[in-house]
Amino acid sequence: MGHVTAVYQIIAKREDLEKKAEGIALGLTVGSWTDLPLLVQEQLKKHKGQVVEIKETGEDPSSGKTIAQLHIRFPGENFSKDIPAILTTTFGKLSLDGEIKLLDLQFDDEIFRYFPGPRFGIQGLREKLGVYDRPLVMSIFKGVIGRDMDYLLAQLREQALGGVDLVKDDEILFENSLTSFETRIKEGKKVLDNVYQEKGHRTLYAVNLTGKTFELKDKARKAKELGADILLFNVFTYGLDVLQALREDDEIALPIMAHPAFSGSFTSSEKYGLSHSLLLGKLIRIAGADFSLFPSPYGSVALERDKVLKVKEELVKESVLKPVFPVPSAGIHPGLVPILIHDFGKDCVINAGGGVHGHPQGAKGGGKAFRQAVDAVSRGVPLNEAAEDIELQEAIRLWGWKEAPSN
Ligand SMILES: CSCCC(=O)C(=O)COP(=O)(O)O
Ligand SMILES: [Mg+2]
Repeated sequence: MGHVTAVYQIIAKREDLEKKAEGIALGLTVGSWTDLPLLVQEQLKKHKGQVVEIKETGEDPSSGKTIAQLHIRFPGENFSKDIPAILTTTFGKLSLDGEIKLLDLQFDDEIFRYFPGPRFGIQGLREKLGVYDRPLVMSIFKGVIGRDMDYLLAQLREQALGGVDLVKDDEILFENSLTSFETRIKEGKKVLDNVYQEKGHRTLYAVNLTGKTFELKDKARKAKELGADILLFNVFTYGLDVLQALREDDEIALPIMAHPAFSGSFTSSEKYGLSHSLLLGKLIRIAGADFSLFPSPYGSVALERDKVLKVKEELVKESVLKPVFPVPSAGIHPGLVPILIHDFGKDCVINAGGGVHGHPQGAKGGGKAFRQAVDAVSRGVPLNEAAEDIELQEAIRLWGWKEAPSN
């Protein structure tokens, strides 16, 4: 049946650590133990949680209490093999119980068997695009709420002409009468096919899958039928299990791009909630997204670099599950491309909204500037020396640039 080991950070008095750990191991499994008759103890043994390790990691400056990691193993016999059951077992009621944060869930191979992971993964997406040797570039629709289809399609065309590989809806674009989901897919496809005919450049479009949970599958199947390329999904307002259901449906079978909207409510506290690497990395991969968006360390919604690198590690590390494309995002402009490639390597997606549309030559110029920045880094040329790249030079005059460290 396998097992899951949960790693918690707690803040408590040193002398209480062991009691706290035992309390979790018992309280979230068989309850009080020693009072039970020996026969019952024997019967329940395989359901009892085990304290595997207690590790002190520091002192909380505000309270003087000890910060510690508790590693507790939960037997697979106790839960069905789905994310809601695993999260409820390991961090259900416990998440409400004082200063405790779930840092990691370690699954053994037996548990992994129940989770599909990404359908396409990095390699599958590269095959769709025919791009193998560089980071992908993605652009985001901006300012399309309240605008009609002509406006949206013109914006799509400009972005594609700039040479971006992917264009995604903004996560705040929902079902609406001016630019409906189905029309965006059908008409968007025509625009992107035209650009392909004219320029030989393929751009894929990630359409925002929104609406009531129990209508999503039908809507996603319709999207597939209409020829959608990719589904954008606000996974944290729906739940990871909904993502998994979309991933597992063979009639949908589209790549899924997980947006991090709302995840900050679970991850931002140092003392409560879940770690970024668990939520935006490991769980997103297990549930089956092909792309994971998260704040980069350098843009407008910055997240500390060490946390971001741990997210990336969970998305791409060796596993039976396919790797997920890391998409460091928010406030990205072409001048950040060298440092992003330094941190994330070629297997990432460079994603920008304002950094594309705010270019002096519009979205087409913005897309070009990003592609030029990626190419300059591939050639080992500092951005300010790529003089022939006019759009890139305009972008770095406007936003500056950041040289990657030499290591
Ligand atoms: C916090 S990651 C989400 C990225 C996103 O959805 C977005 O709209 C970023 O736009 P920007 O103009 O900051 O590139
Ligand atoms: Mg957005």
